Amino acid sequence: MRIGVADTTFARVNMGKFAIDELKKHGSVVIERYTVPGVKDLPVACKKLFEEYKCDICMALGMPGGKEKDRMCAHEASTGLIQCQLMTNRHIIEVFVHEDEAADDSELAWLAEQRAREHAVNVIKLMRPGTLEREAGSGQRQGFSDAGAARQ
Ligand SMILES: Cc1nc2c(=O)[nH]c(=O)nc-2n(C[C@H](O)[C@H](O)[C@H](O)CO)c1C
Repeated sequence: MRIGVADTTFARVNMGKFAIDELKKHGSVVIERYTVPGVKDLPVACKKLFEEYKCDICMALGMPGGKEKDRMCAHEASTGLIQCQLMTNRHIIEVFVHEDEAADDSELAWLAEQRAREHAVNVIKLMRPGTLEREAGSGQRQGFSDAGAARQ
């Protein structure tokens, strides 16, 4: 399996490094890393990872800032990532951490590492058909605690 890892220099945590470290723990994978300046550069990075680097699935890791204009940029980047998935018929697992999700730098560093690692595990599971089905409806979250299934 070839996994593309696209990440950014804008992020304040080396999210790609943690994703790659986690992916390597879960079986034999070939990893192609492509680092770009910011989140809006991630869609084309993923497209190139699919078309030129022959990846089967990609992770797109980014850390938008906490202001309204950053939220807009993140939304635009997400739209590009969705478009890329539809163009290539391949999954891109978006791993964004908004800077204002964390109370301080140390929580931000923890959250970014944890979310990158947990989504890396999702990538491995997604590539093994039937695996995620076992977790359907279980309220999984990445980073902070799982929400859990709703009780009736
Ligand atoms: C961008 C983003 N991504 C994720 C994610 O990949 N996984 C996750 O569990 N939570 C994410 N969040 C935060 C959620 O929107 C929500 O605020 C928290 O999970 C708290 O319920 C956000 C804001």
